[in-house]
Amino acid sequence: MEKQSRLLCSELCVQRRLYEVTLNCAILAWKDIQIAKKHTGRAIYGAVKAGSSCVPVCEIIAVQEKDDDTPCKNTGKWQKVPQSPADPCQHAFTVFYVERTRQHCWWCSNVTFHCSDHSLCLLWVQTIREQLALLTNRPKSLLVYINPYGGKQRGKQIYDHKVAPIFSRASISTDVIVTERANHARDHLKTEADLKKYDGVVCVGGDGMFSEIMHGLVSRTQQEAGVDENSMEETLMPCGLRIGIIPAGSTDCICYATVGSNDPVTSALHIIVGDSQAMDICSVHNEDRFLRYSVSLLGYGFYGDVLTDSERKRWMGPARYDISGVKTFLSHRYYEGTVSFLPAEGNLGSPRDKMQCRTGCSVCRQSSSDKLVSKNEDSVSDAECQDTWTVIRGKFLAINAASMSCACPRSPKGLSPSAHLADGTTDLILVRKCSRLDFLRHLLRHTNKDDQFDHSFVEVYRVKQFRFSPRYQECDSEVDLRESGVTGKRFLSQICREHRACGCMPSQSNWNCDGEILPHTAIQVR
Ligand SMILES: Nc1ncnc2c1ncn2[C@@H]1O[C@H](COP(=O)(O)OP(=O)(O)OP(=O)(O)O)[C@@H](O)[C@H]1O
Ligand SMILES: CCCCCCCCCCCCC/C=C/[C@@H](O)[C@H](CO)NC(=O)CCCCC
Ligand SMILES: [Ca+2]
Repeated sequence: MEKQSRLLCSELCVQRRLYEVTLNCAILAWKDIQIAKKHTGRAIYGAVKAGSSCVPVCEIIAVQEKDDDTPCKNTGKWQKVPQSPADPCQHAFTVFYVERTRQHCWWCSNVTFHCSDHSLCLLWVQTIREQLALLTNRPKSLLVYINPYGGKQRGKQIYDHKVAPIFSRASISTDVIVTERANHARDHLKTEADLKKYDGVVCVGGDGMFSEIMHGLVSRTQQEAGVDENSMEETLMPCGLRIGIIPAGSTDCICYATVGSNDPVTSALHIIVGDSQAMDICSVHNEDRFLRYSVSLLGYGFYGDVLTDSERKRWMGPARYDISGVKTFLSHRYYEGTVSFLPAEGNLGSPRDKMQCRTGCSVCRQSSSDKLVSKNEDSVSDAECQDTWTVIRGKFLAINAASMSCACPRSPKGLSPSAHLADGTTDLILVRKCSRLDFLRHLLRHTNKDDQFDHSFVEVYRVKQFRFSPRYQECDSEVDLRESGVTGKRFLSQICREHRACGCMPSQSNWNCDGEILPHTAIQVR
């Protein structure tokens, strides 16, 4: 506090006790004068001294001059501010700020300072506002998309009751679009939205809704930069706009794994203070065609089957995943195929190193600076040419690629607890065919502290690219089994007919790509 020069220092009242209130460009602090006097001469140890509080300026949400009739902080009742000229409570301003509550959860708290002099009150309000205006990473204008049907169908209610009031308190202007159909937000962002007007886009919904918005923004950015999304060789342009997530879905793993909770108020406060976190995006192709991007889970086998089954039970809301999870577990299907991957090289940690990625994580920082160096040296493609692919054939219960931990309320540490948010890699988890009991043990370890990779039938690799082809594509048939021109039932019956002789049963799952089913099983991912 002493190191920064003071902007203001006054004696003000908080709940009728006199406080010394000081402001510098980093911190607003208030200390109870009587308690401070009592402790004079005695050293007080600990982070917060008795009767003292402080808040970093970057965590102040807003400051407001208090009107006459406003609800009192402690009682919640409406009260008149006393009018007597001698009353030190005559003029007041309220500071709204971030308060940390339970783990990773934030709350908007407030404190009201009373002063007898109106001009002093105005000076405080004005000075704090000036300091807030210097925080340039805060958004002023946001484009909000609400999925009214995500999760328990409470997206609109959550936004209206918990988020809109704090955005308005923070003087953020918003254009709100309640979606009317699937892909409404994606298409609007891709072709129509005037993005220059906004500092960010807000997604009210679950992972599927985030995925829509991310696809809209990424595709729009590539279109404008002339990058062909179908090409696996071209480098994608990063988006200029940030996406804020207000969780209102069934899994909300993208929010949980980045913010640390699935609490709408916490998310709203992070958006207001301008926090940001870069995120890896996988692009998924089939031959020369771009299919989708993925930021959380790309899962074949177990998670693909859970999703396929649960889509028919959407009306159940989030419970559909539990019902389909148990059903899929009991069916115990395995799938044959070949997984090939390029291992991540360099100092990128390992999926089993027990590291947890956090904002400012050293592995992600190192990875992005490595990328800058290789880009400047124009050596990326040369380096990649020298890479050798690892090829694994087998029978799998699940093939999961987790580009982030995929932590969510169902699995608080996630599918790959040490996966990094922005290291340019994904953790490829192969669960080979095993007994039901072993698979159950593996699944249950996602919900407790035990290591889910510590099984003989589970392998995990940190990779920068991978490919998968289901078994039917590997036999020496002359028939072209690529999916061009042959679709759906016809395609499957064609495989069955033509592959009877080689005995390869075309038993296939679907890819679960951030909660959406992919239309192809043979995929290439980078
Ligand atoms: N107005 C709408 N009507 C129907 N579907 C919509 C609408 N708006 C968005 N969608 C689609 O709803 C799907 C599910 O939405 P969302 O991700 O918000 O919830 P969820 O699936 O319950 O949660 P999670 O993805 O976290 O499991 C998304 O794929 C999205 O494309
Ligand atoms: C029989 C006992 C089972 C116990 C299993 C507990 C394991 C839970 C792990 C949860 C991993 C979630 C990964 C995130 C995937 C999201 O991109 C996706 C879209 O929201 N959600 C699902 O596919 C929904 C996936 C839901 C799976 C149940
Ligand atoms: Ca990653």
